Amino acid sequence: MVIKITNTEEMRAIEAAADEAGISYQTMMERAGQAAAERALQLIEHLSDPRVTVLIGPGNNGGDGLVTGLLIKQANEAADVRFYLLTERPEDDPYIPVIHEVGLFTALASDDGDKRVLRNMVASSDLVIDALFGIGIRLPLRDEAAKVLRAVRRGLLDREKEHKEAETWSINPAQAPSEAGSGVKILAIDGPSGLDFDTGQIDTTALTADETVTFIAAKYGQLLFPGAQSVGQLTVANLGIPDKVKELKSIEATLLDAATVADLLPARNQDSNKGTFGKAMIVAGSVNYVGAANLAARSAYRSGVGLVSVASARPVAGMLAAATPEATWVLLPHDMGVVSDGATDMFFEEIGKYSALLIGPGMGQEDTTQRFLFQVLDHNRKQAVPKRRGLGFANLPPANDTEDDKAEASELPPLVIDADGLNMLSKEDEWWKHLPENTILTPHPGEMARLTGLSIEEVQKDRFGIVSEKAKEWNTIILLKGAHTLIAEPKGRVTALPFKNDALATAGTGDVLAGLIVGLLAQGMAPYDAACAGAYLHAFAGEFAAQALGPRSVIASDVIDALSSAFKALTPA
Ligand SMILES: NC(=O)C1=CN([C@@H]2O[C@H](COP(=O)(O)OP(=O)(O)OC[C@H]3O[C@@H](n4cnc5c(N)ncnc54)[C@H](O)[C@@H]3O)[C@@H](O)[C@H]2O)[C@@H](O)CC1
Ligand SMILES: Nc1ncnc2c1ncn2[C@@H]1O[C@H](COP(=O)(O)OP(=O)(O)O)[C@@H](O)[C@H]1O
Ligand SMILES: [K+]
Repeated sequence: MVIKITNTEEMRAIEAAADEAGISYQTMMERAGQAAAERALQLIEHLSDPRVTVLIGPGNNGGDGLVTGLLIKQANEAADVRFYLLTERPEDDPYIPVIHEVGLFTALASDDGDKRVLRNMVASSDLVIDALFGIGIRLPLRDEAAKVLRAVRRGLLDREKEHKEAETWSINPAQAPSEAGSGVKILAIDGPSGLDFDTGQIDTTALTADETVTFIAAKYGQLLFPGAQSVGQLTVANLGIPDKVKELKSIEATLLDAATVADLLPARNQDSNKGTFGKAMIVAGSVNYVGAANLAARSAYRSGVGLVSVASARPVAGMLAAATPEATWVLLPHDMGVVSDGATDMFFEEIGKYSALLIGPGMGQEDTTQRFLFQVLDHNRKQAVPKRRGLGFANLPPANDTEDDKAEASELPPLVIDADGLNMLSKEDEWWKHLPENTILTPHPGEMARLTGLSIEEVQKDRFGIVSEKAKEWNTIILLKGAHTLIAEPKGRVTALPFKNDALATAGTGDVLAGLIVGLLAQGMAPYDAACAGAYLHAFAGEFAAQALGPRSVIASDVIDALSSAFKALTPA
């Protein structure tokens, strides 16, 4: 099952189509409640008599919450489930009578003027379920809703204070504190109430969820900051909507999952040798940035590629050879320790042996290196004229369509450009016209800002829109880094990663990513697939590293070391 990403308008259309296809709104609501209850039950399974408060809004999100609460009670008789209603539910609500019948406690906001009841309910809860608003919200929140959310926050603070006071009776100064926070978990249904599901903007009163359960598809707003910060761990329940529903099928944005990545990875044959798994060349490093080549090369090797060569200025090889004993070296002519434009001939003598190429990490941005980069791209372009005609290369000599010309394909293997490679590109007008087809660019938001001429804020505010638009305009694959990394290609596909993990926000993790992608490319993966799988495995490794070491202490080398755990988890023996 592929997870799609939609805006709220698309989601409304999908719901209507599903209803028409025979899955009624009420069925969807009941399945939504079931999915949320499953997560909720896991969050309280360690408690013998868990107390659960469900915040109920006036619309379908509130309806989901009622079903969730009822199902929790049904599955766990010991649970004390109580409901707090923002407003009276509609007359025909089918669940309120059941709640009364079962005898569960309900309170209504309009009866609770100072919100004391709510505050006490929350302060005595182990789990708070936020089912006030989902995709039906239009910000800003109205007064009563904001009041309710503020009272919930106060209740959470009361609980935290109580928790801390209980601890201060005795302190062992040589021991770490037992548990941070109050111990209350927050589960959001479809998202924290107050989130704009299209833009990721979020009301200041919104709660910060530990987990969110969303339905049918992920929504853009759950993956965009600042809102994404309050979404917590996201689960998508598809509610049994068949993939063939046209309104769902036609959505091109997807959220990548582990099973999809596992399917993409190239199979490995036991009767293989190092030639079977391709050869990656990494043009990287300069005297000032030595480590980048090392990180990229070691990471590429962890992807399962047969051979990795580093092409770099001679002094860099001297410094690194011992640290990367598995790599072979191509010693390029250099100018004071940076690859120079005199290196092009030697580069082309070598490149024919390789099945993928990465250019950029740590190369610096000297003029001579920039000339080298464009000579490589343009030399390639000249060789590939017949294939590229009609794609906007107006200044190239006209091609004649002889068989010989057609046979002359691009001289470069599949290509990734990263880091300083991107910075050097951005200094040239219409740089994208120099790229071979299907080149993968891997900018972080700062590099994307340089490439587009936009500010970083503008890039971050509309990550999906900009990455998709530029992939089309530049006719290339773009991987826009950061929390919820995005990958887009010219034909319109865009893929988001499910990971947000500050463990990766440390120098050199980008080099690790670029190395991983070129390693997968060298093994014959299609460029878009290699970019998606590489980004997933990289972030997944970041999760393993963070679990082992704590996010604060993770460094780029740890991510390389954790890659094997990520690969193993996806492709168990
Ligand atoms: N249609 C369906 O059957 C399905 C819908 N689902 C749930 O339904 C939700 C959407 O339901 P609705 O369309 O009823 O919308 P919501 O329940 O998200 O919100 C609509 C209600 O919020 C009020 N509201 C909107 N903006 C407000 C503001 N700024 N301040 C205070 N109140 C405000 C509206 O007056 C309305 O009463 C989804 O998020 C999801 O949780 C799921 O059950 C899946 C299937
Ligand atoms: N908060 C975050 N959540 C998820 N991934 C992140 C986060 N911060 C950084 N990353 C990832 O870490 C890598 C950092 O790359 P980059 O900024 O190029 O670093 P460097 O140039 O130092 O190697 C990218 O893959 C990026 O997506
Ligand atoms: K909600």
